Amino acid sequence: MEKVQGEMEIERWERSEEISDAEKKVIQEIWSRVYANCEDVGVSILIRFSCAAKGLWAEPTHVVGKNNSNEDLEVFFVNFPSAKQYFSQFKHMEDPLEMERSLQLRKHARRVMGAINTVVENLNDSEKVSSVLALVGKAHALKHKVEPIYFKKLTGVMLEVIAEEYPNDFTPEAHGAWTKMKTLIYTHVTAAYKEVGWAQYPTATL
Ligand code: HEM
Repeated sequence: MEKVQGEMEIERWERSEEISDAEKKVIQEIWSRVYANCEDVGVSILIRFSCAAKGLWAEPTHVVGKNNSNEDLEVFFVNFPSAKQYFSQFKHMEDPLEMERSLQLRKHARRVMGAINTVVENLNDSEKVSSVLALVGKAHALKHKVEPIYFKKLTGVMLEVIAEEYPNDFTPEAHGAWTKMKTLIYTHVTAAYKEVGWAQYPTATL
């Protein structure tokens, strides 16, 4: 049977970026700590999501569970204001504190973390990984109509936040493993976008 473009994309990824068993272990060990703080880290990631671009996040002070500052939220949406356009309940909010309380943001944080948790738990089951990320990709393309480039940004921010929150665990080896994890998520998600015929891909840049 002829392969669709998405499948070829994933095959290419599998050849070049295979995550070794040792790297899977490193990812799973760090993730178990991250996931124990699921909601706080998830909210931090989503808040930071759009922080870096304008340099407003030059000196991060955020500590999980301690300093959910409104500065975080302000920076998040100031840098990529269009990210908030996708969220019906807070797209018109300007007050960072109000946004921080947004149940929709917290709900999405939990969902993002839950989906990544399933991927991490199933790193040895490539079919499960593909199916979870294909569902995420298709829903965000068809239902939420999110530009796929935001996934690159969000997964990059995920790495930054994890590196800052768990500096002792985030060795160069861990960094390498998590970079592959980031690529894995993005490759599968964008393959799903292509599969459903997302027209804009990959012209947008952030
Ligand atoms: C690794 C990255 C991400 C994961 C794992 C993820 C996961 C999810 C999941 C599991 C849901 C709920 C099920 C569904 O409706 O599809 C969801 C909903 C949603 N996601 Fe994401 N997402 C990610 C990134 C993004 C990004 C980058 C955006 C926008 C910039 C976004 C916007 C949305 C919106 C608007 C909803 C619906 C929210 C609602 O109904 O309240 N997601 N996401």
